[in-house]
Amino acid sequence: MTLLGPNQYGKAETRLVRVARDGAVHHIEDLTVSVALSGEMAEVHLSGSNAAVLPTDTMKNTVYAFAREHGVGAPEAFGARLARHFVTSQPTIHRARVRLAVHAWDRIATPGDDAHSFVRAGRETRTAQVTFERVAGDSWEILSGLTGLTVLNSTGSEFRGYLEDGWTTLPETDDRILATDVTAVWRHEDGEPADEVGEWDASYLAARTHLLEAFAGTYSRSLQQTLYAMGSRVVDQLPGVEEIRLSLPNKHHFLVDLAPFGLANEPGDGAVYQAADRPYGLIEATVLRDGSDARIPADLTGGGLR
Ligand SMILES: O=c1[nH]c(=O)c2[nH]c(=O)[nH]c2[nH]1
Repeated sequence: MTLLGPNQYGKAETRLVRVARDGAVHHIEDLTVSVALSGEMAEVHLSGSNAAVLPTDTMKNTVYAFAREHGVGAPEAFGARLARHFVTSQPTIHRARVRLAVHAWDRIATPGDDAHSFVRAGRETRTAQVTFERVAGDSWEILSGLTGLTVLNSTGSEFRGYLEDGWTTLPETDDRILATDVTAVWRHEDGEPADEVGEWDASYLAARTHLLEAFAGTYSRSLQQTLYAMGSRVVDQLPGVEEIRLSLPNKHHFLVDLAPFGLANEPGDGAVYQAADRPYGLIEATVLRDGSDARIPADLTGGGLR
């Protein structure tokens, strides 16, 4: 005897590029959009009837058609438009989750008035996830985030006073490099999402700036302490943000032992480090507004929103 458990289906990673032309000046929007729907899906699994199923191919078409008809704009607003559409247009669909990743392009400066050349901007990616559910009333969950934001402090970081057992060899340090690739996801307060692209963009840029300023401005006794400073800065400064989850790999930089060559190599001017890519410490936590629930799933920052 078996039962169907929780399920969802959809079109994953639709790649969408939209080019707006303002005369010779072009603007590019480049996103990856994943749609996951759920609702009255027992029959398709149990008897094979597709009567309640909106094809995933249709979801892909809808993403492209909405981009053509209404534009894209902020990922939160585009995701909300799509999520609302799937749930309100099909009685068998009760819940839609739309994940979006925005791939940034910078302009290549060219002589003359033409502006249609771009260079992909690093690995930093803005992300969003919008979930709209219509069961007993409407419920929205809007998550914003970023991944691949690589930052480094060349001093102002120490790590000492930790537990030691028979396996501990790490020397204490009061001056080290602190570097990480920030993955962050923050949740907005409940309620109908704003359609206002400018509001989402301003809120995103403010969160990003607070993360960077807190990273740079915190004298760090551990990456855990830095994480908390970054997260609490965002929650303190953005009134509509209820929680933020951060995943911070500790990109270790080890002072190279150059004593065999008669060279001192201490923290200070001219110090030489080995940038190790793995293994890495992985520091993860949620920072919450007092009175809020921790709802951002842990696996979302572990590579989920991409
Ligand atoms: O900031 C750090 N936190 C740790 O928990 C840790 N553990 C370790 O070996 N180095 C570091 N650094």
